[in-house]
Amino acid sequence: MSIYKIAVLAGDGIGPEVMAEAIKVLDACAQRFHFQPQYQAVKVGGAAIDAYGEALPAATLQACEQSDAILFGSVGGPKWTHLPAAQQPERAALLKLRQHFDLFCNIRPARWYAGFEHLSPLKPQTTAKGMDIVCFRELTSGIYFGAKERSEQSASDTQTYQRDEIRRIAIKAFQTAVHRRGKVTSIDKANVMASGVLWREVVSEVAQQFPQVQLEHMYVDNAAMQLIRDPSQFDVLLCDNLFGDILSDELAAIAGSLGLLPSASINASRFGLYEPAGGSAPDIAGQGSANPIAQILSAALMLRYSFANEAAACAIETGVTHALKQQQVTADLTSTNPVSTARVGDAVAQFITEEVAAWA
Ligand SMILES: NC(=O)C1=CN([C@@H]2O[C@H](COP(=O)(O)OP(=O)(O)OC[C@H]3O[C@@H](n4cnc5c(N)ncnc54)[C@H](O)[C@@H]3O)[C@@H](O)[C@H]2O)C=CC1
Ligand SMILES: CC(C)CC(=O)C(=O)O
Ligand SMILES: [Mg+2]
Repeated sequence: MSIYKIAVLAGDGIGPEVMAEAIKVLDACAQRFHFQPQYQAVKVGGAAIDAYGEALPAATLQACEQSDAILFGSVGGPKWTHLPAAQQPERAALLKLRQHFDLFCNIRPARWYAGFEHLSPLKPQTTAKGMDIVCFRELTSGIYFGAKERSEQSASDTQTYQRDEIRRIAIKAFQTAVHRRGKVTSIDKANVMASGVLWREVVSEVAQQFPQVQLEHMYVDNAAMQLIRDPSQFDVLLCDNLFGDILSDELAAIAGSLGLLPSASINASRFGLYEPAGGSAPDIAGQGSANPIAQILSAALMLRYSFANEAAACAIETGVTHALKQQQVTADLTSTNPVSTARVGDAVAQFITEEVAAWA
């Protein structure tokens, strides 16, 4: 039986609550698809600061290094914002992990689920056209990792991109577009940014290796507007680190809730960190009301990308669709009879245990 070594970093806020449901669902999958998950649960972010005085203790990093994949909650919250910027959970733990494991390729799929289109702020005639977008975001360079300076009167962040950094994320986006609707929309601000000009140049070079894929360049301000006007025009979005961060939250809002959007951050060896696209949601932490679907779908992406177990990944995705159809949903998705975080996990796990056999 295959052993899947998984470092479990639940993090802060709603992290531990939604992580418990992802593990429940993974355990159901393990039974059904005959693999053996070996979890190593360690602290990260604010929880690690509270316990050990630092956001990414050596033992946490070591647990990640000894694993095949990292399942990550979210980190950060008001309790730790007084710390110097470099010690805060987001930078000291999450950005450090992304850099340490060279997780340059961030993948965020966004779609509408049948029966939940009304949660989108877009008009029914727009949602009727459908949305199925995958956002590819460069994750280990750009302005989040460039030189930063701060004096009393000024502050600066630097955006630097190397050709190779743009090329490798562009290749991933094009390779995916080949198996989808064959369109890549590359986002930049080449009308004012030097890094945007280079981005456009390198993406155009990569496009020549994929003649079956249509490449469109779009300025980020226009893209932000076009996504709201008509998301059905997009197939694969290709973004730098900053623009991908912003547009993927916009995608979450268009989809109906940040609680629905998973993400995969992978490196060239298919090692990956899998986490919800959203944050630690301190405003609803501890209430048992957070939507665990983003975390559960992140576990599905882990099975697909790091363990090449497509059947198990599909089972989770189908289980999520089933839970939604059965109205087993949290308060972000319904105002009438919302269920708890745990009930959503139960519904997905139960589907995998009891019903997958019928179609697997
Ligand atoms: N990957 C990570 O670890 C990330 C961490 N953060 C951190 O999280 C903290 C809070 O950040 P915010 O800007 O408030 O963003 P957030 O994404 O945590 O929350 C934004 C809004 O979405 C809601 N929301 C998010 N996830 C939800 C879920 N699963 N179910 C139901 N509602 C959900 C929240 O309740 C809130 O109203 C900050 O410290 C931020 O830096 C933010 C983004 C990513
Ligand atoms: C802390 C941030 C850099 C993380 C974030 O907002 C994201 O990855 O979407
Ligand atoms: Mg973000």
